[in-house]
Amino acid sequence: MGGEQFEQHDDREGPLELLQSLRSKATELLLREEWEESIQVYTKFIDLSRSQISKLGGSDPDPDPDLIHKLRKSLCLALCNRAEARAKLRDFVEAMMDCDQALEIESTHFKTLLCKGKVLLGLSKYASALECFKTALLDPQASDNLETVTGYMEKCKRLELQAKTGAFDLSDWILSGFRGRSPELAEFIGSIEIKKSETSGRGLFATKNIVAGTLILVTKAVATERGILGTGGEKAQLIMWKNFIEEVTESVKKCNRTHRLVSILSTGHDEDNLEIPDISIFRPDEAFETCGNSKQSLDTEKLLSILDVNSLVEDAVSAKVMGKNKEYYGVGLWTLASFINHSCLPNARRLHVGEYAIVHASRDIKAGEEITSAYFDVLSSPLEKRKEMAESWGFCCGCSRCKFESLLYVTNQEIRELEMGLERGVDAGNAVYMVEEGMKRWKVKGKDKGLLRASYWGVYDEIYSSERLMRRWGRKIPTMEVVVDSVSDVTGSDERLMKLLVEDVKKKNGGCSNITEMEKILKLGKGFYGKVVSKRKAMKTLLGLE
Ligand SMILES: C[S@@+](CC[C@H](N)C(=O)[O-])C[C@H]1O[C@@H](n2cnc3c(N)ncnc32)[C@H](O)[C@@H]1O
Repeated sequence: MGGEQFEQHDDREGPLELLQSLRSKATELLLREEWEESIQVYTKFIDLSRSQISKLGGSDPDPDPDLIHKLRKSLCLALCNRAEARAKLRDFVEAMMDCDQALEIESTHFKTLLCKGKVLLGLSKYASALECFKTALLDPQASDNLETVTGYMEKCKRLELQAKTGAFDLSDWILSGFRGRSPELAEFIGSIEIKKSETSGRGLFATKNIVAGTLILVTKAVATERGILGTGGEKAQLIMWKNFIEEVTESVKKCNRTHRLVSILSTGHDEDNLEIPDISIFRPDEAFETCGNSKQSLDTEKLLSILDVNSLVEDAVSAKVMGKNKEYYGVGLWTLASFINHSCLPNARRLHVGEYAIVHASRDIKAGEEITSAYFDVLSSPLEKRKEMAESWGFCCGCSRCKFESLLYVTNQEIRELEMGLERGVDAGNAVYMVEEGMKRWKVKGKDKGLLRASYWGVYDEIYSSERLMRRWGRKIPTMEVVVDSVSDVTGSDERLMKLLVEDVKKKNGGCSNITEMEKILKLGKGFYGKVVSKRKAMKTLLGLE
């Protein structure tokens, strides 16, 4: 962080002394990790250095080339240090500009190249970051920092490959018991596009057939706010929400690209007339041009509506947060994932790892089909309950399951009686029996059976989990395997479905099940966790089978 001392020139003592003291102060603040303050002092230093250099180069009749050289050198270092501080505050755009200006002064400045590489990594521009580290390696100083530079280069290569192929694996992290920091991931966009959705506004669509478990996208959060709620409850949640809004506001201000991506998100109004962006604007490398630094903020009212409609709460059943305990609560905003509409028959699921949302197919998806996820619990939730939850999200769900069940309710008195019975606390066995017998009379067939079974999953679960109830009702109702199959067929995999199968296997064979049962569980596991858990041992650990 140090630099050469300026020699005292009698006639320029004032500004040079001031430069000296500004530099010492800025360095001290940087070492103390007081980023904001050090940026302020470096800015003063940089402005003063520039004016001194131009004065010496312009109006001075007898310029001292040595002094100009020293001033330029220390300006380069100050720009580099300010970039470091800005990068720490995740102000990557401004940090990048500082690095470029420093490199204009000294194109092979080792420390700046290293900093620029890290900034490019922060902007998910892995190939450009790699080039930067390669150039840094040519500098003589690199020999003292070989391990660091080659470490970064390896990271760039790994992330670039991930970004291209989506091939990455959480298995080792899972097997280590989620030890250490969450794995570094690359942003990835699979075979998808943004199109007009028949459900509402825009949606994400598959451009190829996608097999269950396949990665659809990996996207970094604009901001997240997380913590353990403890006894603070609602108040703690409110504080987190307030911090989250501030973080999003900051991120939007810091980067034009973020500003652009956040501002095209839905506010929940007039969705059918919203712009349909090309998915390429979400690719970090292609969006390079839009990455400016002009400070823009979003109208607060619009931003609040956007956050209301698009923020994802991490304790939701639909988002499995890896490596965190149950008390944990989080909220975040992921721009591309915000284009996924809700369905009560979802075909995709989300995992959250660190700052990243990982979306994968939870069922097979055909080319042209819309990719949907569940915003709220769609298992165990009959139509009325789902309506309430959709309402709290500000919409009336238009998915095919809701349409099917609405029609059934209108034409069918029996189903309403069943619901009233459930509210009165009718015995689970009776309720399941009524649903199963009812479906025969209501001519509910094939896949549609899974829809109603999913809606009343709570009572099915109660019976299949109870030996007593199974002894009484077991022969009158379909087997647990049949029901789990039909439910997972429509709602995709779910922890509660897997738990029943796992418990059953453990009960029957003391842990060693037959091959078909084990394969069925692992298939559900793949739908739930995705192929990012590629090692069987890791999947078994997650399923509680190891
Ligand atoms: C996260 S956004 C999804 C993308 C949005 N359609 C767009 O054009 O940006 C959530 C909003 O989409 C709409 N939406 C999502 N799923 C829906 C569904 N199943 N039925 C009706 N509207 C839905 C609602 O307006 C909801 O507030």
